[in-house]
Amino acid sequence: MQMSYLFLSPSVLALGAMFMTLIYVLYRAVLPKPIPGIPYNKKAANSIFGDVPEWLSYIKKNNGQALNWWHREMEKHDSPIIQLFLDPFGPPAVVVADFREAQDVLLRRHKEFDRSTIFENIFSGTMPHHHIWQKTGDIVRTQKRLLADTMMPAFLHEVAAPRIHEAMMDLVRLWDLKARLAKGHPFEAHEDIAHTTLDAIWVVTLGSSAKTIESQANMLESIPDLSLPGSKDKAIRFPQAPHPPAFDAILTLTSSMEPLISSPFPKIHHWFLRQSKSYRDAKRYKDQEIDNMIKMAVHKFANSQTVALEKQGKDRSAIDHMIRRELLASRKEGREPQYDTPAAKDELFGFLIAGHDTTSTTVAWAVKLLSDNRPAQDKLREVLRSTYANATAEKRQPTAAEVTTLHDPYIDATLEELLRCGGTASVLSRVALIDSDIFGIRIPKGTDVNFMSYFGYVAPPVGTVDEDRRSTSSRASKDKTGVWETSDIEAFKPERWLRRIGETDETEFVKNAGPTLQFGAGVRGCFGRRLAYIGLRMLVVSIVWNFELLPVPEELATYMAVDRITHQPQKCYIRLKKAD
Ligand code: HEM
Repeated sequence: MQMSYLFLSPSVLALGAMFMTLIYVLYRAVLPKPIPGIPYNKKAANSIFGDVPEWLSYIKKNNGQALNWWHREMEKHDSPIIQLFLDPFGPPAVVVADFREAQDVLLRRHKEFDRSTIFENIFSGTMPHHHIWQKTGDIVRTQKRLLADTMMPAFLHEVAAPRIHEAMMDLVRLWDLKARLAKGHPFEAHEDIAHTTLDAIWVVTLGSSAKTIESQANMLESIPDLSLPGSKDKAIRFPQAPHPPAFDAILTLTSSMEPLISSPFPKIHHWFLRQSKSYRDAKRYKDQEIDNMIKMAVHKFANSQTVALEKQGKDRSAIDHMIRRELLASRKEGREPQYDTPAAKDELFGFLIAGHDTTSTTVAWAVKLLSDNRPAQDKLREVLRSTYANATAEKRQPTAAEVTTLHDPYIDATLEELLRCGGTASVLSRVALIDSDIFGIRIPKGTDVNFMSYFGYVAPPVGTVDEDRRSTSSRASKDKTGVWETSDIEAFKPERWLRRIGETDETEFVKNAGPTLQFGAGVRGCFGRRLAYIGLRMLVVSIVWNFELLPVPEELATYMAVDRITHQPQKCYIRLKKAD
């Protein structure tokens, strides 16, 4: 038979048709499945890769700025709810820019919405036993109890605050040296801030001092002068002292999670990262460090009487606290203590991870915002001098106890405004546990719903939501939080958090003056919020107390961000002058 007849035979044609139909059915099956009633990109819905190519190309062009593209899409559709196809072969991700709906879901609808897939994608590879990414249930509740008391005033004020204060004083010393050597030139500040917060959270968690900033300062102290570029606007780089290996290990493990937010296949992506030598070395160092610290804490408490174990007098860190409590519980229950379970180790490790990146990102935004808003910076310094009047009179640094206990409404307002404008956590995420609804639109079970929290919700606001489309609980809570004027929503204005007391000149800080969700909310809101406020307060007070943050050249002052685990500034440069 000739070949051409073979091709034309009816059975071959039928087989060919069946094959083509199968390919077409498969192709249709893997195309994105839009949720009815929610705007989306029509072109993306006709591609198996959905919105991924356009999103990745935007991220590349904008040096890592990822979430801005979500804002742009919302503006394009002029809708407070849209859907994006970012998970090839998976369900669409819903994005909502509406503070009231976000707060309602986070605070009041936790039976319908729980920890989302984004958290699992980012954290489960590095911290497989930590509660942060797991669905709410007995495991999460039990594990949260392991370190729960570290957020009580006794631990925060007596153990954490003095340790954090020591780390801040190291930063002040380092920046004194840098200001002297830089002679008015700008320099990169984010790394110093990140190392300071890691030094601080390290000693609070493990009890040992990493002293990274102190080593850096010791090294710079021995340098009499640096060769400086001609133009005062040119940034300078300082030589870098080596870090302790375990400290570098934490940075390596943290950075392995950073690309995952914009990876189309995050779990596979992280699996490959975990096979690298640098990851395996880092994990080994981290495990060794935690094991050693656990052994030391066990040794410290092993011979303590039960009455002594009931007091936290000997606690120097979160690890001490955890071991003491477990020893006490095991004695009371007549069982062997279980110190080094995978869950306990991951909870300690998670304390380091969750506590350092978030705080350092917020402070990186803070130094930029304060440099660019001189009147607010000067006012803050003036308020600090009067609030910590004894320190001013005695020409010394405010103590840890003074910073944590003496409050002024303007200091609280500034911290809140720094958090709001920085937008460290620019998106909060939940998954629908059952078929649910948002603005009266059906959200199928298993859909991730992401709430934009930038500037309090989204700036500029998009679309409008009719009141009758909101849930009953959302309508009932309408007036519990104020609203921001949209005309100046992007401005840095601590005063927006203050209210005059009656007819007097006095003001008070109003926590719910307007939308902000920087710590999330509800049962899965930030576990470390109280510690975070202490860390932020210490850093901002120490910096503004000691230095004037002067403006930096325009090209270094950009507010472009890079979205990693947190929403970080692409550039964080400062120019320092010692404050009078
Ligand atoms: C400025 C600093 C911080 C910011 C902006 C921040 C923000 C957040 C946000 C937005 C969430 C998710 C909340 C939600 O989904 O509703 C979160 C969760 C969490 N944060 Fe923080 N955080 C900060 C500091 C800390 C610190 C210092 C610690 C601990 C030492 C910490 C530990 C945690 C943990 C363990 C969770 C998971 C809670 C859970 O899954 O139930 N955070 N944080």
